[in-house]
Amino acid sequence: MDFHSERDSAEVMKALEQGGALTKLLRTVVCESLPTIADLTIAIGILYWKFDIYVSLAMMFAFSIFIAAEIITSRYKVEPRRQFARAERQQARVMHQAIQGWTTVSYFNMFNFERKRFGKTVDAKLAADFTWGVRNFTLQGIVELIIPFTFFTLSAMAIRNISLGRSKPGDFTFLVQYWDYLIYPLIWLSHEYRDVMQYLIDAERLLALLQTKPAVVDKEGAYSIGAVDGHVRFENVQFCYDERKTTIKAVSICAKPGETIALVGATGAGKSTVSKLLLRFYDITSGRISIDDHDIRDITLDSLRNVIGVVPQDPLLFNGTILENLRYAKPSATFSDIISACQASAIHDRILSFPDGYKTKVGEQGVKLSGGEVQRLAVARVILKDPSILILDEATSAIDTHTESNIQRALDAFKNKRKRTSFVIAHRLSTIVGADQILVFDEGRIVERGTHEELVKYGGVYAQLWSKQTGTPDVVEEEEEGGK
Ligand SMILES: Nc1ncnc2c1ncn2[C@@H]1O[C@H](COP(=O)(O)OP(=O)(O)OP(=O)(O)O)[C@@H](O)[C@H]1O
Repeated sequence: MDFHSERDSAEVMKALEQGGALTKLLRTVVCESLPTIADLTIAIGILYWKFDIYVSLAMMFAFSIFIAAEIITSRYKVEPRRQFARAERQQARVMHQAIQGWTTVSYFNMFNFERKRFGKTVDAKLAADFTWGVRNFTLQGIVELIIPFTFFTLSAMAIRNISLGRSKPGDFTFLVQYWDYLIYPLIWLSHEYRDVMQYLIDAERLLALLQTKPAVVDKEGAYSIGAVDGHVRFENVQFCYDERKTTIKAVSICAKPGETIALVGATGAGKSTVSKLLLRFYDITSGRISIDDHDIRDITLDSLRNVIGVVPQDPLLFNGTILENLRYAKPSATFSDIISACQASAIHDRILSFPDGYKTKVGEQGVKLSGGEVQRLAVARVILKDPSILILDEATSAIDTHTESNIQRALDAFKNKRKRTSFVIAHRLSTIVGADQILVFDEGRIVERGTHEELVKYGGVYAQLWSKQTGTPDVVEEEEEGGK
């Protein structure tokens, strides 16, 4: 999560695409350079056979100068090429942002702004390409001047050999006639060197990405947790996204199997962060989180995420059919399992009302469905997954109260079926009155905890929230230990 929240997905995609240059690099080195070096060795051998060691040494000398000149001049080409690759990624980022956020672009009528922004990236890319082209071909021209010089030098040496009677005039004709073939491997090799440089620069970003170490990994000796009862404990947990600000402060939670723990509080108080910590999207700074007394850092990420089911705040559907999206939760699910899950989440009848039923395409990120329909599909998905621990993060916030109470009943039945431990994050307090524990968060701390009745009696933050939401007069401020 650390990785993805820091990076732009379009840039990562472009870097992966540019990384295709690695295949070309491998092909150039293995399939082309090695035969070219063999060709060059043969050319030097032929010169030695036709003339003498000096002519072949002159060719080798020219070869060394040529490659050295290529290496020296290549450093002047690196920066424009790097700028070009960077401009390409920037262009992909701007394009992706405008396409993905096209509704925002429309709402704010920013077509011209986006057009200009995109135009700027095209200009930057063309400018970088032009600089690269000019520098590349100028330097290439300078380097290739070595070729005629080599030809004249070798010709002079060959003529001298003939005048001394060491070679025949026919050998000179041979040199002239076959010159292109003799010099060809050299030119080819320098082109290959240039290509290799270019491919390496293009793939630079991918190589850097490949070297990025994930912040959260299985530790050595991590074991699979298997089936769990659902005891979840947070012990004095501390966490910060940024070292300068602590997001979760000394949080302790104890959830027994089958219990429902509700997390409430102002927006930004740290409720969703608690669920991300349980899923180990991030590692905590201090304290301990355990499931059935297994520290979650000791078990494999795979087995941890297997036992937890989440309905996130903004569920994401893939661009496919409703059926495909539901099956994603459990590829082995039968059609009747899927229907039962959809009935429980009060979406089955709605799906049947669509002309294509379960084969309806949901569009990118579920754009063809309403917010409430997406949420109900997300609930159906988690029912299909059948996890031991459930996290519902504002799972029914976009659903009307009538449908919500239907889903709530289905979710209660689902929770009780297997004594599932549930964490429910909610702003609408009416959905969590029956919770076994309600934890009230404020700026990363739990400031109140208890059942609904206890907290209302206590008359603190929760009681105020409750009275605001239900329109009942403020409860009498009564300090009750039971509420704390
Ligand atoms: N990836 C992140 N990087 C940095 N800060 C983050 C990140 N995610 C959340 N935060 C910050 O952490 C704090 C807690 O966020 P969190 O999402 O847990 O709040 P929340 O209580 O769930 O809010 P809401 O009710 O609005 O969903 C916020 O101040 C938020 O800006």
